[in-house]
Amino acid sequence: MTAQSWHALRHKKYQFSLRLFLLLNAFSALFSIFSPLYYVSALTFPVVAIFLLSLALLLWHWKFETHKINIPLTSLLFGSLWAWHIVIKTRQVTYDPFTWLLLAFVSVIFIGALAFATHIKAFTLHSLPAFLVCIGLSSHEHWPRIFYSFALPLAAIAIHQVIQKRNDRFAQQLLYQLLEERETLTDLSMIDPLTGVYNRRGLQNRIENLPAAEHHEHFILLLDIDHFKAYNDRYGHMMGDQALTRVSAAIRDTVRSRDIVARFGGEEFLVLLTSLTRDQACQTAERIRQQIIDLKISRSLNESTSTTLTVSIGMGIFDTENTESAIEKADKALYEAKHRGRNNIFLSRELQAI
Ligand SMILES: Nc1nc2c(ncn2[C@@H]2O[C@H](COP(=O)(O)OP(=O)(O)OP(=O)(O)O)[C@@H](O)[C@H]2O)c(=O)[nH]1
Repeated sequence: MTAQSWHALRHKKYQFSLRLFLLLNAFSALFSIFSPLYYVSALTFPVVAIFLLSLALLLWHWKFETHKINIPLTSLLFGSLWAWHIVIKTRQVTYDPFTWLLLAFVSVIFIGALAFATHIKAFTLHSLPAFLVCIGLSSHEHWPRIFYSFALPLAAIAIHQVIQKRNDRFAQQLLYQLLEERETLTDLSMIDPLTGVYNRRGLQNRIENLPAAEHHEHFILLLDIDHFKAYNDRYGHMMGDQALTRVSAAIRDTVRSRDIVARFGGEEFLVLLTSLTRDQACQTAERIRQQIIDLKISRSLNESTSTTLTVSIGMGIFDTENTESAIEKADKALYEAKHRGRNNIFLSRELQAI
């Protein structure tokens, strides 16, 4: 989930309130026509308008889901129509008109409170016209009851909205935290924990996002530490790990930040030198080889082996379209470099041909 989808979700929630509001209005209008309050049947223009308008808006909203309907404006419109209906019908009510007024007002409030329990603006705009009409049509001694009927749900909705906003903020913070943690975990899952360079997964990810070389080419280096088994056997696995860390750091320090360094296997590294000339790539490979000798990681095994840790390097052209084949060619070159005595760089056939 992203921050955008969070906003989309919130928008969806408000649009759901609107649908509920329209549905309640349609039912209420229907109820008013066929089973009216106080048994005074009044087929007024506003009540018919409420029924037809709510149905029309429901259909429109269902068909054009992405189109927004202004909720405060719609609630004001329906609230005004209900107020108009109350004015017309009050003239026909002869017995205890105040009770009728109060019941009608509470019915209007009921619709608003159900649909807009967390949208105080919409609730107020929907209830206000009926409230004013009830005040205007009733005598002074009834005003406190009308005020009370309005103030109580208004206060409840205001408190509910504050609580809801706090919950929303909390949920949003939680979401952002989770997104951040997911990003960190994704990054970590692409890094080799011992050496801090990319693992195969990270390499794959970087290759997928690697732009094609524009003026120059990308080159691939496969590096393998020479006689590492013997080193491990002689100095132990812990020292072997340390050597791997130092070698990877030396490689990382020698190449540019836009180049990609990955641990490709146990003591094997893959370096992608991006967008440079063949000569520049060869010079970089040589610098890496020399840099590792300069680490002076002692490896005094016997007379016939060198005294410091070295690497053999196979080098080839990198093809973004055919990664597998490019790696295969560099691997063959690496095999040749090993075969020719180690601590050297061997170019793939196609690279030699350039
Ligand atoms: N310490 C340590 N050793 C590792 C790790 N991964 C692989 N190795 C060791 O690397 C050694 C690789 O040995 P080989 O594949 O026989 O190659 P080599 O001895 O380097 O010989 P050449 O590649 O032919 O020069 C093995 O002994 C592995 O145990 C690691 O994470 N830590």
